[in-house]
Amino acid sequence: MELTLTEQDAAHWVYRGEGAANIVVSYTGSSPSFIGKVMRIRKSPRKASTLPGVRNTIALSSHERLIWQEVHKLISSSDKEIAGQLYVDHVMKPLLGSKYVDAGTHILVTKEFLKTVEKNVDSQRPAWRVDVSQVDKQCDFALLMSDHSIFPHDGQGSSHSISVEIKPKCGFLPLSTFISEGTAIKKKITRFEMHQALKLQRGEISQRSVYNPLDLFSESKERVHKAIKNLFTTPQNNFRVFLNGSLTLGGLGGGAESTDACMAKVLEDELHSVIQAGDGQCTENLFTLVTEAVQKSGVLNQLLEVQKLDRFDVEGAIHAYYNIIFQQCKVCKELNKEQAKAYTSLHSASLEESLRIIKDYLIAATAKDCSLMICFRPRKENDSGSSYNTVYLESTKQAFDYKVHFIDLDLKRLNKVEEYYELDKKIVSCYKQMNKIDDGRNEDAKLQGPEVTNQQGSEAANLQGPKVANLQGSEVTNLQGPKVPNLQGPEVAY
Ligand SMILES: O=P(O)(O)O[C@@H]1[C@@H](OP(=O)(O)O)[C@H](OP(=O)(O)O)[C@H](O)[C@H](OP(=O)(O)O)[C@H]1OP(=O)(O)O
Ligand SMILES: Nc1ncnc2c1ncn2[C@@H]1O[C@H](COP(=O)(O)OP(=O)(O)OP(=O)(O)O)[C@@H](O)[C@H]1O
Ligand SMILES: [Zn+2]
Repeated sequence: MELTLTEQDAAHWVYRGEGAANIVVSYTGSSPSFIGKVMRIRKSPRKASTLPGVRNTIALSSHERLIWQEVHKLISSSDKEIAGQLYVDHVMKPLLGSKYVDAGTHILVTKEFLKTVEKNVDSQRPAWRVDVSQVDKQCDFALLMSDHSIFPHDGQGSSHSISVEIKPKCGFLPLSTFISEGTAIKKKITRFEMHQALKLQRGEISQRSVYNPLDLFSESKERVHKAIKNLFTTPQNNFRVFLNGSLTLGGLGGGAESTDACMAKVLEDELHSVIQAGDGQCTENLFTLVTEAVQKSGVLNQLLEVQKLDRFDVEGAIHAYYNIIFQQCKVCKELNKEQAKAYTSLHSASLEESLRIIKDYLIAATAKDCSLMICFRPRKENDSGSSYNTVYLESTKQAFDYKVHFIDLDLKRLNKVEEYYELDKKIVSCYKQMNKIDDGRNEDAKLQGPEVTNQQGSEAANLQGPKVANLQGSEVTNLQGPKVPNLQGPEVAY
């Protein structure tokens, strides 16, 4: 971190996008150190405690140190941001594959640099993001990363590139036996679909997404293609297309309205510079390219494995959370003795077991919130020496280099577990209310208590059957395992 960026450097960094916690700017200058790079700058809330998404900048708490104790480098860091980068490098990278993960490096920046960048980018930021968050001028460094929406200038391939950014969200239906009767619908309807109802009610979106994460993760060519088409139709904050690093479809810095004919035409016209298809066919060909790359790389299977580290669901994990923070369980406190029995097994788990449950739960939370960037460039004719993987577009007889990277693999904080639990309940109740789903049980029964689990059986059986605490059948009998899947081969070092 020797080099420090100062006020004079700010003009070369232009707005690329943002999420809840960071603003990302890309480099337009001529310094070889920064060509092809983006910088991720931390944000802070304008009003204290009004912005849950904005980074909690406090270094790891003592409980978090316990959770991550095996990742020595992570817990030795006194700064949350550095810990975050070490988390990507030492936890997420081994799980997702080193070629797909770029942890980036920190670079020093002055307050004046940050102030000037903020002044320059504010007009391009979504107004609702500006209202709640600003560049965190107290932070004296930013994260420098490769720009995954373009290819490096390596003299190979075309200089034109298309990249697609996908935020896939959770790709499986939970099976945990700790899911209560009142929330059993989680086993049937994706969290993504149910969350749409709450977002609609809160005015965060104007229309429900037609995207279904289960299609994207299905491994079926037809369903993956359908998922991508649906992402294109209702991109929200789950889909963006960039041409040579410039946004062509989707929302800059947040969600987007559904794609109308005019937006579709703009994309189609722009794609002509890269995909040699007839009129009206470029966008369809892009869907095919993305489908092929998703299937060939297998990258989503890898992501799904990591998401599935959430074996207990938040309804099980919450009890392990209270074990770790050594507090009386606020969930069990609200239950009668009989109901609370269902969670005895979790509360009698050892500290080590509880730590493992929560560690896996937090890793899975990262994997459910990250994004994927898939970048394509046409191969030059006779270029057989490319170091990139290739997909072939039969209809245009074009070969494309492609590369895939995960972005936004941020460490999720332990103190969010209670929020996750509350949000989960809100999502389910809003969905049921909006869809007028009444599972016909009395209010007491709806409140708590795990549902009879019939993982093979129909959901109807789950919804109607008597409530039986199936302690034998619960995951608790197998608290030690399964281990974090060692997708790369040797034992994951964390
Ligand atoms: O809870 P979710 O599923 O809504 O995910 C949040 C995301 O909302 P989404 O539904 O994808 O629009 C949310 O994204 P947006 O701000 O809505 O673009 C953040 O990614 C948030 O993460 P963090 O608070 O920055 O660590 C995400 O929070 P985490 O749950 O991942 O902590
Ligand atoms: N390495 C990269 N290369 C190209 N574009 C990037 C890169 N990193 C981030 N971006 C762009 O910047 C946007 C915001 O980045 P990011 O998702 O990391 O922000 P965040 O605040 O952490 O998001 P979240 O709301 O999920 O917490 C992304 O949606 C993407 O378009
Ligand atoms: Zn409990």
